[in-house]
Amino acid sequence: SPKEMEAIPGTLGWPIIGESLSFISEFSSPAGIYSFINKRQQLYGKVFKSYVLGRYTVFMTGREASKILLTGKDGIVSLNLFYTGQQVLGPTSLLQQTGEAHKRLRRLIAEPLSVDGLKKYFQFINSLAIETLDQWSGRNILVLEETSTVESFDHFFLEFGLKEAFLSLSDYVFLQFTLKVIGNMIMSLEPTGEEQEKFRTNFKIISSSFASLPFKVPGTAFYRGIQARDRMYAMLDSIIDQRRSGETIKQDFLQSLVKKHGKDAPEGDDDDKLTDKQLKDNILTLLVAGHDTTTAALTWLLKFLQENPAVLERLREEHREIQAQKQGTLDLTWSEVNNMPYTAKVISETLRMATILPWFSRKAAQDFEIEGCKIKKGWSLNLDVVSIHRDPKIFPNPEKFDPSRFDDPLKPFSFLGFGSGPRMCPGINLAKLEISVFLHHLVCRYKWTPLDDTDDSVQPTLVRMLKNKYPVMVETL
Ligand code: HEM
Repeated sequence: SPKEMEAIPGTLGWPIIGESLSFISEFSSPAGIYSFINKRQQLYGKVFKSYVLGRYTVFMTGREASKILLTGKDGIVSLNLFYTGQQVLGPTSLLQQTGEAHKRLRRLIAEPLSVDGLKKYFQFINSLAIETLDQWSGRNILVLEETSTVESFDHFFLEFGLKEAFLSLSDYVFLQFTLKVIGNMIMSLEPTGEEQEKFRTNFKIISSSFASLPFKVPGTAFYRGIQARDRMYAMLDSIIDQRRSGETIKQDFLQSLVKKHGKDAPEGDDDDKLTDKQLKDNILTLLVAGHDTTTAALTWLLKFLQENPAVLERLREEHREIQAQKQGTLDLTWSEVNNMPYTAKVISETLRMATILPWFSRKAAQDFEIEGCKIKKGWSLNLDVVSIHRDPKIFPNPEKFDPSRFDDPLKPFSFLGFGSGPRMCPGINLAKLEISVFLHHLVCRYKWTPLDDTDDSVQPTLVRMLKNKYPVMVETL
């Protein structure tokens, strides 16, 4: 209740809507949520209250707050998903579990996402990056939303009499690449064909319903999301049945889950086995958590590199040196991809500057105190990560894109690109691998020019992404 929050500095805004209007409008500005938060931090300090999007929320920032919220010491907080996210992902999703149940699910997904687990998929990722980029050789690339296939693009442009095919880099190239990787890792989905198309279409609908308005009536994004989720589950059911019956046997994540957690699986006690519903909820969770984030990271990376030619040149040098050691082959080796020190710093600096997940949402599971403010059980808490990533004491001249900031180790809780503590991103190795491989083939063989660098606004979604999706023209070097 607002009364309980009286002692917390800040304002709850207007009745019913609170501060939602300024939150939404500032969210879309180039600085994004930072602009909303920064103004209030100037007025009220590091911890302040607000009422946005139907929630009484305490915003907080700084390394001390991060430590308390992210280490979740003594189980003082749990994750706080939006209602629509909870419904779409299902009650047994990793994102909705706490304590032992959460730890158990983390253990389960750790193996395929570990460095060793990823070795199996490395060659697939490498070939897919080359193949995906090959398609664009000599063509211009422009962002166009909601177009799902090359054929429809070509058709569109033929109809309008344009000679060249324009294709979307972030929506099309990155979306294809990251979805094909995860689809193959989880269930050996072929990179082309009808199943891949269905998978991609359903995924896009689910993804855009994740933080939509909570009205489950025909025509709304939420309703369409639930329907697409059910279609995706039907697809998974059929694959699980084929694996159980022995009709198909593969070496993927789903196969190992079915083997360990099937009804007839020998090992473990029954309570420890996952039901099919738990399997499906968590496969969907991995897809949702891993896809838009990696796509956004690749898009921001292109923008920052273009705006910082010296960094791009140094990055190219690192990758050309790798190429120079090889005899004409484009294929990377596992040891080469694990030895790209400058690339690793460029990725970290991109995640710092872009802050793809600008705030981490938690719910107080008990009463506790933070920066002298008394927090009550059940309150919604948001950790503002953008201010942490722009703290001039840790990152001097924070608006400058400078990968050398990562030359030396940073203080704990000052860089949260992949989070920290028990909920730290389990997909970190996969994300870095995908980005490094894609980047290698991109910078060695292509250059790109932005087509609209006047608009830096970000879209008001959970994952921070440029509103115009960064249209570029791509040419071979
Ligand atoms: C550049 C790409 C990525 C970024 C920037 C990113 C960032 C993050 C961050 C910051 C968190 C912690 C959020 C919090 O504490 O509230 C997180 C959690 C998570 N990420 Fe990622 N992620 C990326 C890629 C991936 C990939 C590829 C996967 C899986 C295939 C993945 C799966 C997850 C999952 C399942 C969680 C929730 C963990 C839990 O609650 O225990 N992420 N990610």
